[in-house]
Amino acid sequence: MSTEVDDLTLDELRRQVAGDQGRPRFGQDALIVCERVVRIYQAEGVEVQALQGLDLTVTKGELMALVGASGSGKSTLLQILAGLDVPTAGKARVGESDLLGMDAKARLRYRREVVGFVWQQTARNLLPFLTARQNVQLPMQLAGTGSTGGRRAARARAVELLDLLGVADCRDRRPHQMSGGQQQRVAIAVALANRPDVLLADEPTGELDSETAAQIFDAFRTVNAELGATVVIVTHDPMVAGEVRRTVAIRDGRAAMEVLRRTATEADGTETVTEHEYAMLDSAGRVQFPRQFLEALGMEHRVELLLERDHIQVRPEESH
Ligand SMILES: Nc1ncnc2c1ncn2[C@@H]1O[C@H](COP(=O)(O)OP(=O)(O)OP(=O)(O)O)[C@@H](O)[C@H]1O
Repeated sequence: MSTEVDDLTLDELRRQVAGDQGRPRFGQDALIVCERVVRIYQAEGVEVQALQGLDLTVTKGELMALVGASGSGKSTLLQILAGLDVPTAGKARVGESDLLGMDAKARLRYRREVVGFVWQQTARNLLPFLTARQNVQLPMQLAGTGSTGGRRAARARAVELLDLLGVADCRDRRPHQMSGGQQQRVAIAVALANRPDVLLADEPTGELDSETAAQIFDAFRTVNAELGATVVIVTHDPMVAGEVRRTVAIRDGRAAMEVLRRTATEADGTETVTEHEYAMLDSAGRVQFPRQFLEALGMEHRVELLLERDHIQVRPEESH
């Protein structure tokens, strides 16, 4: 052990290990911060680790998708962000709300005002006996903004949102008088009624054909661009990476890969879109390699790391 380390007090060492050296905290400027989130379910005496130390940050104004195989933990994460489920361990915050520390009252307020939610099942998003406009007004009335003087404002906002989402013509129709795609666009308006910080959607195109699904992604892009809404979409849809700027792949309860699309405008005005795939580096410095990479090079148990000037080399263990 070097003398430098010997000279440190236990407290100093602890602080150093925790990375608390005046550096910015993980996700300091982000709207959504998940740090080492664990969610364990107990089902008939068997433990299922749905989330296994997941790290994720989402910046205000982002439009991003979470993808992953069935059972990878996407819905669990979304339920936690929606305030409908609580992590077993870790840290999770949306804006000022600590998702592990909220009491029942704060949780209710969080669900009504901080997040909006769109479900896969079109029927689950809307009340069947109310018109599109009444459905959009309802969350405002429940939050108290629809009473007396506010009622006219709520009505105007409902019409405005339906217009923005291209379903103004459906305002006086009940859900059964609308197509699945129209219902989902009204559902997005309902979710946005109370101006939430975050809009969450779980497989919002799951029941729709690909053409209608493209319209729904278009609707998410519109509310992201026009209203500045931060949008997180969970989907199986393989087309999604082409529809949003950022796609995060969840694997085995952790964020594993990320695809970023960037649009650059050339001097002559033509736009080019580039796509880059990244492995996620978690708050503890861990990277998960794609299985096929490890198998191709026979990497198992141990790898050799070499620091180069501008990259890190990862090599298979030498057989000595
Ligand atoms: N309430 C629950 N009780 C027990 N186990 C659960 C519960 N909810 C989810 N799980 C388990 O947790 C793991 C992650 O489930 P989750 O629904 O988050 O995955 P997903 O990626 O959303 O899958 P899908 O795409 O099929 O919806 C799975 O193994 C699932 O069986």
